[in-house]
Amino acid sequence: MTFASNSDSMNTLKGLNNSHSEDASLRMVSAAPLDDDSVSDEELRPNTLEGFIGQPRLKAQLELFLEAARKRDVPPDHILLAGPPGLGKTTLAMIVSHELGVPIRVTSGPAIQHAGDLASILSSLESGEVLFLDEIHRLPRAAEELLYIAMEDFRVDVMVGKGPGASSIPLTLPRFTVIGATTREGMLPSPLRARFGFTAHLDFYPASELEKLVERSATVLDLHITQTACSELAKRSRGTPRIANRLLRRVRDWAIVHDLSKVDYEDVKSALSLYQIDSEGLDRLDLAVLRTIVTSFDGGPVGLSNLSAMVGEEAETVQTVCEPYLVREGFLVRTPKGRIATKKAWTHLGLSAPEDVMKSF
Ligand SMILES: Nc1ncnc2c1ncn2[C@@H]1O[C@H](COP(=O)(O)OP(=O)(O)OP(=O)(O)O)[C@@H](O)[C@H]1O
Repeated sequence: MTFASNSDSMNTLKGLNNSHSEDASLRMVSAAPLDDDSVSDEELRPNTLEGFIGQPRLKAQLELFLEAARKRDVPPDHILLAGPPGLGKTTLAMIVSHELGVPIRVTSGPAIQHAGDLASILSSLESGEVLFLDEIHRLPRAAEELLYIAMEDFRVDVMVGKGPGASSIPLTLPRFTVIGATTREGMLPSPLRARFGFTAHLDFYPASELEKLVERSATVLDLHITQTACSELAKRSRGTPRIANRLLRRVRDWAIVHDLSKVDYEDVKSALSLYQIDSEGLDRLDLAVLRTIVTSFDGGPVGLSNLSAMVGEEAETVQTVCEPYLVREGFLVRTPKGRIATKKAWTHLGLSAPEDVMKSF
């Protein structure tokens, strides 16, 4: 009986954190993990649902779902966690395993190169164990098909021998729970989606929730900070816990270097302006994009390639790293003719918008 095994397929969380396709380069406001995030992500991760900040409806649903499984004394149905990076999918997977008191095995779609890699992981799972599959939309097709059967029938078909004499032997698996995480739910084939009994969509956090998160993280880091400082940090964190925690760590550096016993609002402003992160959470690149549209193209419309050439960045970076936040926050609109800076963008840059922008955007 042979499984093609791949020693990389069981990633540590640190390894997983580097597998994102987004080129975050050195952006402090990137939602994807940067190099020094892995340790801190672990350090700041709550391990109970109670410690998980925000997302109240999702928490209530998950609480009920886990409690029912506990009462029935069976592993819960498979869980799908969907949403942008840095909003807490890995954290929730860890919480589920902790709340159920079962071990968790961690891997990711890109780490599984062959169906055999997955078969070997599945066949070594213990009863009730959680298998966390990050970036599940990036599983190879053959592994995906193997996963359908394993999730539904708790079985893998193991290939024995090679060539024309090869045959498959069904291997029964103990009951386990798959937790799949994806930033691209739309890329999951519907048969795979249908095998999850519980799907949670994580959304960006309002500033009021991020403020509580910053408060909690500051306590874990043993950093004294005022309420207004927490609120200012939350406001600049683009709705994303990972960014809030990262900015907080940079503010902690500031406090250490300046020998501060308590961080206040002015300290947050000074520390973050050093990193060129402004009051709306926009960084140097976001501002360069807006400024270029406004000053070089009279507010737009401007096509992506012209815009990125003027800004001096790859078109993909502008499109995937800057634009989603600028559009979400109403600084930019995308029209068939190109990108247009809105009234909010002009005002944010300290300029008054022309008549037509005032009327339409
Ligand atoms: N609701 C929350 N409450 C407290 N901390 C949170 C919450 N959501 C996320 N965090 C913290 O933010 C950091 C990033 O979270 P996490 O690694 O779970 O994100 P993710 O959605 O899995 O990201 P990715 O898609 O990049 O893997 C962690 O330190 C985590 O503890």
